[in-house]
Amino acid sequence: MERLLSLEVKNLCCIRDDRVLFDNLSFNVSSGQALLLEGQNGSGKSSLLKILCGFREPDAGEVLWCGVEINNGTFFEQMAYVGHLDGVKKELTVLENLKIATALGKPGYYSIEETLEKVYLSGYDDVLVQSLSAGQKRRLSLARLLITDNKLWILDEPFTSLDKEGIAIFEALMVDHIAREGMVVLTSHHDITLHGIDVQTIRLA
Ligand SMILES: Nc1ncnc2c1ncn2[C@@H]1O[C@H](COP(=O)(O)OP(=O)(O)OP(=O)(O)O)[C@@H](O)[C@H]1O
Repeated sequence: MERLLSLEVKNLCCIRDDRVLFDNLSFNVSSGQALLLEGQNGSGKSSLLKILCGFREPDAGEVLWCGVEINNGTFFEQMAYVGHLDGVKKELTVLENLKIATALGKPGYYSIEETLEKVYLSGYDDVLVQSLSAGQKRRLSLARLLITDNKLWILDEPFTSLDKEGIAIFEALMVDHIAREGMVVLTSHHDITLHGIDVQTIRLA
């Protein structure tokens, strides 16, 4: 059995434009678990995710990965973030985008070919990303999670633009990832169904 990984948040505070979004926020997530952040528009979910990724400094408190502060290479190797923007290069093809993602990380669960099948983009290899629909771009953006090995997925509204089938596919892929001792932290305004998974929910006021 692999070592239990943990993301530990202690007494976190985030202030934007003199407004306290959250304060004294503490929680733990371990391998095999998911954390769902809920809250109204503007409640600070994206800001919290950016702090968890190490993209933004908290105003107080700390974020630890396996007991160590996240400002180090080990954390960044093991974490993958998909934000509001798709993070794919629109001037490149689907295949070129996935090749870049592969080159930047360690090999993941699936090959590029298998990944394209999983997200129903087989046959789109040579298509320029700028020609894809919004939902297809989102599928490609999330596909990058499958071709590299990152234990912690941090996902900001991953289901935006996805149709019902796309949502079901990614819910199933998250369940697989978590069952392999992975960990997912996400925000979603959609209801999510992660069968058999221990999902913690935190609601930001
Ligand atoms: N770059 C920024 N500079 C200044 N304030 C910001 C910035 N980004 C967000 N904020 C402010 O921080 C607050 C929280 O924004 P955030 O994006 O974290 O909310 P959210 O809960 O993710 O919202 P949504 O559900 O609409 O995505 C908002 O009041 C917003 O105006």
